Amino acid sequence: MGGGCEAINWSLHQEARIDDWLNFNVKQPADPSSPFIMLSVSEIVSAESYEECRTTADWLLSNTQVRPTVGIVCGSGLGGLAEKIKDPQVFKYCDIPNFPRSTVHGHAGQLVFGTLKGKPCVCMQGRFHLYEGHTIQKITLPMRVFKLMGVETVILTNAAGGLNQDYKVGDVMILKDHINMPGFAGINPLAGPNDDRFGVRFPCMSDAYDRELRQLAHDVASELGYDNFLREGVYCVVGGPSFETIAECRMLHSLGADAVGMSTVHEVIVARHAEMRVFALSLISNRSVMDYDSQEKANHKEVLETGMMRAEQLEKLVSTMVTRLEPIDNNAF
Ligand SMILES: O=P(O)(O)O[C@H]1O[C@H](CO)[C@@H](O)[C@H]1O
Ligand code: HPA
Repeated sequence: MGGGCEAINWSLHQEARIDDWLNFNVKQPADPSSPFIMLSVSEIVSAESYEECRTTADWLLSNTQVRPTVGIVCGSGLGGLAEKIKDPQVFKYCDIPNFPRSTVHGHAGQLVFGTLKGKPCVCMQGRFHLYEGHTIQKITLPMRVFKLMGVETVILTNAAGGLNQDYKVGDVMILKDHINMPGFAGINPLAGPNDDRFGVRFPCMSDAYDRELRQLAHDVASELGYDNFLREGVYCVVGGPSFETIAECRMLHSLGADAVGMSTVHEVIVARHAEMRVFALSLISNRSVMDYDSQEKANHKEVLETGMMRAEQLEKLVSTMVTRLEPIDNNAF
C-alpha cells in the first residue's frame, strides 16, 4: 500500500451512487460543492487499520504487565476456560479502545490476561460474529491486536452443529480444515487493500490448522482418556444467525463439512495472514437436522448446556496443551 494517500477522483455522473455509499461509509469531502469526491486509499482501508490495532494493543500493554504468547478465544458457553487463568487481569470489551461489544448470550465480553500453567496468555471470554452486525474487520480485530501484543499461537474454540452422522452431542472436533461459505461471496476479512505490515496479499490457507498442534491435541487427549469423544474434521462457517435448513445441512455435509458454525474461520484467516500458529476445536453442541421426519430443533439453549456439560474436559485439554507449547523458533526455516 502506498505510503501516502493516493486520491481517487470520481467523475460527476458517478456522484449520486457514491454519495450514498460515502454517507454510509466515509466522511464527506472538505468542500461539499466539490465536483469530485476525493476518496483516499486510507479511507477505503477497513476501519480496523494498522494504526487502530496498534492503538488498542498499546493501550492493553500499558495496562498490564502480562506479555502473552498464547491467545485463546472462548466460544459460546465455553468461557469457563478463562476462569482457569491465574492472577487474572480483566478488561471489559466496552472499556477497550476500538473493541466491539459482545451481544450473544454465553459470551461474557471481557479480555482476561494472566498465566495458564505458567504460560503468559490472553483469553477472549466471548467473541464477535458477523450476524451481530459487526463488520468482518471488527470481528477479527482481536487477532491483529493479539499479533501486535506478541501472541505466537492462537487457540480458538467454538460450539458447532454436527453434520457428520457419526458425531454425538458432546464430541470435540479438532479442526483440520475449513470451508468459508461467506468467502465464496467475497465476504473475507482480508478483502480490500492489503497492509503488508500484517501479512502478504495472498496468504496460503492449505496449512491453516497447525499439524503439530493437532498431533499435540491427540496426544494430550489420549493421556487424559478423552479418545472416546475426540474427533477431527472440517468446519464450515455460515453467516447465521438462523440455524441451517435441512437442505443446507445436507448440502454442507455433501461438500465435506463435518461441523457447521457461525464463527472462527474469519479469525483463522486473519491469524494465519499474520503468521500466528492456529489450533481450533469445535464442541459438537447439537446434531444438525438432516432428516425431514426429525423432531429435533437446533437452539442456542442446547448449545450452552452442552458447553457446561463438556467444559471441564475442554479446559483440561486446552490448559494441558498450553503447558506443552514450545515457543516459535523464528530462526527456523
Ligand atoms: O461459534 P461460537 O462463538 O461458539 O457460537 C456458536 O453458537 C451460536 C449458535 O448457538 C453461534 O454464534 C455459533 O457460532
Ligand atoms: N449451526 C450453526 N452454528 C451452530 C450450530 C449449528 O447447528 N450449533 C452451534 N453453533
